[in-house]
Amino acid sequence: MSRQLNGSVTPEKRLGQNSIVQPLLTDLYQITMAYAYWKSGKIQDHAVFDLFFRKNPFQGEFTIFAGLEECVKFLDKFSYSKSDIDYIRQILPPTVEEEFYKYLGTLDARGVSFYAVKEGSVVFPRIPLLRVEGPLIVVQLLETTLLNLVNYASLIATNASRYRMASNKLKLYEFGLRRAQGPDGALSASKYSYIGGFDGTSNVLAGKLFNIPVKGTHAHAYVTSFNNLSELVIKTLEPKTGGKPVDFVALAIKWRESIVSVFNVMLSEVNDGEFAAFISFAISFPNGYLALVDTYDVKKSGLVNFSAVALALLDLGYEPIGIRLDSGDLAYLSVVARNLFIKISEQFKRPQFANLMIMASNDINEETILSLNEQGHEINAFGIGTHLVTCQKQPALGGVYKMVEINGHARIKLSHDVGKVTIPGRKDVYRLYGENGNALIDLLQKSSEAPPKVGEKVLCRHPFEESKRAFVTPSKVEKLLVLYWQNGKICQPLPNMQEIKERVVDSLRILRADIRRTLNPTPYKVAVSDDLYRYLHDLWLENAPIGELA
Ligand SMILES: Nc1ncnc2c1ncn2[C@@H]1O[C@H](COP(=O)(O)OP(=O)(O)OP(=O)(O)O)[C@@H](O)[C@H]1O
Ligand SMILES: O=P(O)(O)OC[C@H]1O[C@H](OP(=O)(O)OP(=O)(O)O)[C@H](O)[C@@H]1O
Ligand SMILES: O=C(O)c1cccnc1
Ligand SMILES: [Mg+2]
Repeated sequence: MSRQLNGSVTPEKRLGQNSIVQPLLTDLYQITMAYAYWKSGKIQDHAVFDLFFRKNPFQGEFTIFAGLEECVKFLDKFSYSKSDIDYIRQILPPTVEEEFYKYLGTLDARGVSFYAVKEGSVVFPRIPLLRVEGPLIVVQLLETTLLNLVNYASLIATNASRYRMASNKLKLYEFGLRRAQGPDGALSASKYSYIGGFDGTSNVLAGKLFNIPVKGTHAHAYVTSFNNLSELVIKTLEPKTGGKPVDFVALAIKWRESIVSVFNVMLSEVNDGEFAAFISFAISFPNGYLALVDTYDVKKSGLVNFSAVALALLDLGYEPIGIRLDSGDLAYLSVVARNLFIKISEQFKRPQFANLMIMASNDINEETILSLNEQGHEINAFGIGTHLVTCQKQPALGGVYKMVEINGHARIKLSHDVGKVTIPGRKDVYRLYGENGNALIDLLQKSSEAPPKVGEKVLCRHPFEESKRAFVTPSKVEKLLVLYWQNGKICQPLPNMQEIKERVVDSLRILRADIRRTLNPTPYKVAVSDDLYRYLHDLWLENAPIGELA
């Protein structure tokens, strides 16, 4: 516990790469298709794929794009080792020609051009988050891994950003390791919830790998492991500025006797095991004293014991940190605690006491935080596990990877569900801003079209509904897809964790409040240019067979 809640680590190191991200982390069908493409003479074919999603998660109207750095690092090390190829040989049928395995051994991502939206940006349905161009076989082989790297990362970053918005400036700590979807899910959850707006994690390995601040309190087990004060082996504590050790137990006992009346309880109601636990924890961490106060009874025991020990620490020059509440009515108990802290601060002239941290945990989700806000509370920090890391409200982001062009010819995927029809061709995306700096609309254009210009009117059309169209005169135009990888090189500096975190904040700021809100948010507009609209619909008609009624 060298890093208590008041500790900090500067997160400037580059994100670590997860070692299980490798070419075999894919679906078998990618490799099967690679063989069939190879066998069909498609080695020279050149394809363009878009990675996008169709619906924002959590009944919201925005998504935070994350996972980019891992994607670029994956491209950088994409190649099949000898043991990978030996394994593939075992799982494919014996009819697969040996030449194919030699070919697989030569593959890498040098021929791939990879465009992406900047990590941490707010994104919307249908806009390509990634545009991946290159040899058909290679870009096909990348599909599953890229989707895996983007979908959960973006889901968690979005979830975390929603918790961040709901809790304003309060501290948020991710406590989900024990409930996460396995070890990799847990590590990703810690990393991307930090990016999305959390202040730290309890996950020590995530802290080490990604340089995220690591934080923690203690569990009920620590409290229940003590029965009474006679179990205390060490009873003394040196004052903060040094000098003779003081009988800390006697000091805490004296304080407890003086404050029980403030709490309106009898000394016999206050639990001695809990008192012993708090004293011993304070002796171990005099600068990081934060106690879990709900093991027995928050009002009759936890707050009394905590306060007696905190006052004793103050006498010795230490600054206690606060309490954690892990059950009961968190709004009510936080207000009770704050009022008592204020009362003590006034009665005993200890101004610090009024500002002690009140941390809350226990199955917290976005709705709980919003409800607590409505009720009024005195919580300064939330510890959030299950709902955050499992994204219980929506456990997956439905990102897809679709071919939009092959050998210079646009491709369209039709569907009875209009929303699932893909927008064909190699495209660029422009975010058009209004006078007040808010984002107005994202416009998809064929890459061959001239970009929209500031101050020039541009026609924006709904991709599928003919009557929905609008002129927009942007005061700022932002090209969203940036080239990150080409000719085997990373060609754009990859931002560090802190910069990505800041981008999330800035990116959400440019969204109108009604798009960000939780209840019935307004959808953000994603449009196509007039040219792309016609192109899309011509191709649709060309590819949709005319039925015959009999
Ligand atoms: N003021 C509040 N408003 C809305 N939800 C709250 C409030 N206080 C607590 N909650 C939530 O209510 C739930 C209470 O959980 P539960 O019914 O398991 O009781 P508990 O307090 O954990 O009881 P126990 O003492 O048995 O552990 C948690 O999900 C918690 O986040
Ligand atoms: O509630 P979450 O959002 O998942 O946050 C993490 C929880 O994990 C810990 O206890 P645990 O759940 O292991 O035991 P408890 O519920 O009995 O306290 C902690 O006390 C929180 O309650
Ligand atoms: O440090 C804590 O308080 C903590 C860590 C993980 C889970 N629950 C609580
Ligand atoms: Mg729990």
